[in-house]
Amino acid sequence: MSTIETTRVQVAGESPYDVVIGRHLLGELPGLLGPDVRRVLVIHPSSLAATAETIRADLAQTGLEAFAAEVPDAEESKTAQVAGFLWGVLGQADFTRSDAIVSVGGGATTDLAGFVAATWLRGIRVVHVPTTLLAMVDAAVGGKTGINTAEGKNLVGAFHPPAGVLCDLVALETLPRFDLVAGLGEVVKTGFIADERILEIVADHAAELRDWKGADAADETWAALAELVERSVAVKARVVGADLKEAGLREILNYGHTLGHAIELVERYQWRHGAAVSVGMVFAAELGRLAGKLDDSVVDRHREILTSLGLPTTYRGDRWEKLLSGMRRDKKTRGDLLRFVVLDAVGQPTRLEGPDPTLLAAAYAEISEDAPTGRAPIAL
Ligand SMILES: NC(=O)c1ccc[n+]([C@@H]2O[C@H](COP(=O)([O-])OP(=O)(O)OC[C@H]3O[C@@H](n4cnc5c(N)ncnc54)[C@H](O)[C@@H]3O)[C@@H](O)[C@H]2O)c1
Ligand SMILES: O=C(O)C(=O)C[C@@H](O)[C@H](O)[C@H](O)COP(=O)(O)O
Ligand SMILES: [Zn+2]
Repeated sequence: MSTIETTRVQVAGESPYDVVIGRHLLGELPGLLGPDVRRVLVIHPSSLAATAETIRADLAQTGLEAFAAEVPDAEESKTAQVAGFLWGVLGQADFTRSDAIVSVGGGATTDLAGFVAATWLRGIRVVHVPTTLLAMVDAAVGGKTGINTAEGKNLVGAFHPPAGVLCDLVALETLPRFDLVAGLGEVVKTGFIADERILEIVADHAAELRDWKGADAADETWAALAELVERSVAVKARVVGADLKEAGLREILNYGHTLGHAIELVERYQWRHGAAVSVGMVFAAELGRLAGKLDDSVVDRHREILTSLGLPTTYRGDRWEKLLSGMRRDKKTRGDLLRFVVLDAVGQPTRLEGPDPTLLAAAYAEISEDAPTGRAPIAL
């Protein structure tokens, strides 16, 4: 594998922090935890048990009291019950405000661990070690943490920026194709809202990325992936550095999520987040087009690029009422006013507030599997 240089992206804010991107970065972890930490809890799902144990043992070697806690896989872990279990672990081990949490896993793990760090003693340090593409380019950066409730996605949470993020690309060697592709959904989102070059790189490498071979991927594919991570992190860092608490600008990162989160809820979290966001982006693009903002060609570009990756762009046509009720609980909603991030053009996100119900229904018809356009569903 050709050399991939280590790069650092700084995220501005009250306590600025670095997102380090490269290979074999775990040696940087003690430095990010800081000198005051005595105890550390490594939170991980079972799929990352071996990596988490290596990290825990390395930290113990440096003199820290290092614990590990295994949590359920994927969205199963983002519950009040699992958060309660982790609060119990921290309490039993006497974690104080100078101790820390390390998350090792995908976005579900970083969201959960970040939330537990935000709430334990009203906030302790957390360092994220994201191991999926999605968590590297999005979830681990920016301090949005949270868990789900029966009513919807991420309905309980806090803004709690990490002390650092280590994007060790080595982790992607074992990532299943399915999850690599789901992560590309957020990469493409970042391209449409803020960096057209991302879309070009994805289009140039779509076949190899879709057919992800992990450790056996070609050098050029790894290089493309590294650049996609760097570019996506740079966009996210710029946005959250300017608007941590989503007073305005940060909403652009929610492109495709209003419908996407509703799909995840309706599907009881059996869809990967990135796949649901993929359909949500096509819906938002159609909404923008029907509202007279976005050219047909950009809507077509959504379908082309997402389809080329094997991501879904359609959804079953008989779930509108349920989806609508999920969308009413979206965090961008104000009172009864539904609000969507839409595009005027690539790189020019804007808002569509309180669209007419017929416009929403028309956009849904365009992404429905029984849509008159007859586009076939693409299962991920
Ligand atoms: N906080 C934010 O800003 C933000 C941003 C985007 C997404 N999210 C959240 O992130 C979550 C989705 O994250 P995700 O797509 O990473 O899913 P995930 O965390 O569920 O991980 C996907 C799967 O990959 C496995 N896995 C993780 N790393 C692996 C590796 N290196 N090798 C093999 N298997 C591995 C996990 O065990 C899991 O089965 C959602 O809950 C979403 O809401 C949060
Ligand atoms: O960082 C953000 O802000 C985002 O919106 C990024 C999204 O990709 C992410 O899925 C986020 O968790 C969604 O946030 P929510 O506030 O809609 O729950
Ligand atoms: Zn997302």
